[in-house]
Amino acid sequence: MSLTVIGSGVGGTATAHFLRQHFGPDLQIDVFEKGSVGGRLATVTVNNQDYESGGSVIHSLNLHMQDFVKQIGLKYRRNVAGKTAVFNGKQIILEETDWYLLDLFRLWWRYGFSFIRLQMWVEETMEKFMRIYKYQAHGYAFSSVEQLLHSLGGGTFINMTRHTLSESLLELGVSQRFIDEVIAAVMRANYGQSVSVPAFVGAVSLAGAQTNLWAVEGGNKLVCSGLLTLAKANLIQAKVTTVSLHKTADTIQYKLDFEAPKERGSELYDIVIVAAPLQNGMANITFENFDPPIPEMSGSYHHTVASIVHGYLNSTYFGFPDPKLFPFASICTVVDDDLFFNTVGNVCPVNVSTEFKRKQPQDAAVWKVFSQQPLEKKDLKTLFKSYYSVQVTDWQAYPEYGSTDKIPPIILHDNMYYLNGIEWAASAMEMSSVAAKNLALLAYHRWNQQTDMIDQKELMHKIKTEL
Ligand SMILES: Cc1cc2nc3c(=O)[nH]c(=O)nc-3n(C[C@H](O)[C@H](O)[C@H](O)COP(=O)(O)OP(=O)(O)OC[C@H]3O[C@@H](n4cnc5c(N)ncnc54)[C@H](O)[C@@H]3O)c2cc1C
Ligand SMILES: CC(C)=CCC/C(C)=C/CC/C(C)=C/CSC[C@H](N)C(=O)O
Repeated sequence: MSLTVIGSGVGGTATAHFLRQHFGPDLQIDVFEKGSVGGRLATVTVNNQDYESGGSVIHSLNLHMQDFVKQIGLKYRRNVAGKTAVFNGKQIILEETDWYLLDLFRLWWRYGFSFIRLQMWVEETMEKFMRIYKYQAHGYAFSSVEQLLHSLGGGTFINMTRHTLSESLLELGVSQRFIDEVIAAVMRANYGQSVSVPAFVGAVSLAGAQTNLWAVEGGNKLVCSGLLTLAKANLIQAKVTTVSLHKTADTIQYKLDFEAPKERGSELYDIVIVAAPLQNGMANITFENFDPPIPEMSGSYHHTVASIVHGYLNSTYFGFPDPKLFPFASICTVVDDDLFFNTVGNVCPVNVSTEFKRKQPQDAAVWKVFSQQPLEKKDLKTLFKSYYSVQVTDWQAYPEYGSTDKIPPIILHDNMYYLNGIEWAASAMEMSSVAAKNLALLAYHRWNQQTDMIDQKELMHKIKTEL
């Protein structure tokens, strides 16, 4: 039999790796990539050092990512601590200090118990989310994102995809002021969006703002090339243009047409995994001969522009005329029509970890600015006194949450599957990895007609009573 994966981001390469584990060593796994291996995991080079321009941080409880790093033989790079402040376009409204207890006291003074309530909610969500690792280790798969979420957190998790973050937090007793000043800043930092995103992605974003984060030494994209090697996959550098159903009297196969810069080709496969977003013609794949047709994916992706700037930050803009007194490594912002950026943060090169020393604020350093539009010259002049270089990556970054209320299907056809629907619950490296394991299990069980391993209810109980 023959298997193929379209897309070599972390989702596609993790799928190839898990397909190899489940289907065994003998068959060929082709992986198509139209751009660079890694997809939304990428680096840019400044002064001979590489910096993450896409997916950058990984949570300490993201167990698939941890496992990949170990199996490939890569090293962890811990997030280097630095103080953060929230800026409202006119002044700093909240700032971290060197004293944790003082920070806690200030939070309590300004927002009451909102901070503690929020922490408990995020911890509870993470704890339930982590059930997936047990289910997947026991081989269980889910045929839809909704079934997967329901198995982890029941109706609560499903509701968290249907209600906004602000509604859910207000219900918990978190204050409006805390939502406007802190949660809004985190959402702008991590998904470039507002507190109107669904509560589930809100919780993931808040987990991504905790302190226990790490990255991969050398760059997160090394996970993708490493997974391709582990999977002994055959990488084909070409753009898949068409997938058409190819039926004979006793077989169903899928014909992929593809284009490389200098050649075109086509190939037949028994199982196809689409591991690239299908919205807005992003993957630009035409599906032919399917009856009923493969549904159009509704919704759109959010533009996030990452500008890596090497220069001198204009600390005066943030109310610090003397740069030596500017104490922050990153500045988040709250919603303001005049604000042209979401965050600006001093970044660490991908190959430097513990010994990384942040530059003095008056020295030239490398900064990452996230904005929704490319920065204009006047924006750069506002944020920086002067700069040596600017490197811009305009990402179709993650779903525009709220642009549709439908979570895309996983099963597109008998043996054709879609990975990126999970991003509509939340987009993150670990979410694509969880989806990858689920797809490999689902494809395997459906191929072997093991229906008792798919969409089982009461899984916690089942696992506890399994021999
Ligand atoms: C700026 C930014 C910051 C982020 N920060 C974080 C973070 O800190 N932590 C975190 O966990 N997540 C973060 N994310 C999200 C994370 O990067 C993504 O969720 C994840 O990388 C998605 O991986 P994927 O494999 O599902 O998709 P992709 O990485 O998009 O991979 C899809 C691949 O398919 C290829 N492709 C598309 N169409 C075709 C075709 N027709 N033929 C062949 N190949 C095709 C593409 O070229 C691409 O390489 C961030 C994303 C962005 C953009
Ligand atoms: C999937 C689970 C349970 C946790 C993942 C938590 C996590 C690491 C979320 C990050 C989400 C995200 C899209 C962040 C984007 S921007 C990140 C950062 N601000 C940057 O500078 O790149």
